[in-house]
Amino acid sequence: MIELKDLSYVRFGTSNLEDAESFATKCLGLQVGEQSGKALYLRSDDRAHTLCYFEGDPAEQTVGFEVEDEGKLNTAAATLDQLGHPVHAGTPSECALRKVKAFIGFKDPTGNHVELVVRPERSGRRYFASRDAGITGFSHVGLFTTDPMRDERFWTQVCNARVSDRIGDIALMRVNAIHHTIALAPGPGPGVHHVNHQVESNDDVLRSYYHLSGQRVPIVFGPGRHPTSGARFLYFRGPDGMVFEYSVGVDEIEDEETHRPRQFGFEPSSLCMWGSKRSW
Ligand SMILES: CC(C)c1ccc(C(=O)O)c(O)c1O
Ligand SMILES: [Fe+2]
Repeated sequence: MIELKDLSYVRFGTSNLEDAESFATKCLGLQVGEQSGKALYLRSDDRAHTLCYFEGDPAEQTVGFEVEDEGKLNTAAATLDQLGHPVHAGTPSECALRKVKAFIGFKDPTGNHVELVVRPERSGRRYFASRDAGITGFSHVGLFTTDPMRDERFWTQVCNARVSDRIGDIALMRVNAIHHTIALAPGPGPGVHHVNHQVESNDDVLRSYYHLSGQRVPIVFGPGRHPTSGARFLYFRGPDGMVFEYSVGVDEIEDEETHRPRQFGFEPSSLCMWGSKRSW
């Protein structure tokens, strides 16, 4: 079983690096960690980066997860290869671009680009937000799935994810005590469904609602509260149509041994217990 330790980064191609930087700093509140000619590394916590925008096709979307060490990485590569998932071993220059010691890349059953990484760099410089969004860290991603049951099996049987709750066929899966690190959402093809950053308080969620509205950033869901994780949230659309989420107050799963996933109906009240309706 491939043991995912933590979510490490997302990498997005973008048609306009300047617009991406403006959104990431003036709207989202990330810190520019490094900017090379064609890539922008953005920070949200003590890691060297958690979001990389690079000049390229916006359809190029990759999610990186940290694994323990190179031995576990090699075992994961063999497992994936045996299961028929072609594996790419990152070259030294590709590792440098990701600020990791080593990585492998593969596609999940839907075709999502996934990377398993070893020793992602931390920074000795404190994360210093470009705007006071209250970000405390990069917390989870939503991935599209074309076959929820098949992909749940992949993430929970090949990897170590566990389902915490479901909303219809949306699976909210954890790799540690936090309610979820991966959300699987049905869709027509591969891609990142949304990118979540945790913020410090309810006030941060509502302050951002007004700040982003003033910046004419499209708000697509919320302010609201998820009955599943209990988190208060706000979703908004960034460059190339990518949806971002702030949330605060995500529950932890207290008893790993006895927890059983709850099934919520696929209806608005299962996504927001306050009455907000999704517009994406
Ligand atoms: C709308 C999506 C898939 C969703 C649903 C529930 C939660 C939660 O319980 O926190 C999310 O974070 C989501 O992104
Ligand atoms: Fe989310």
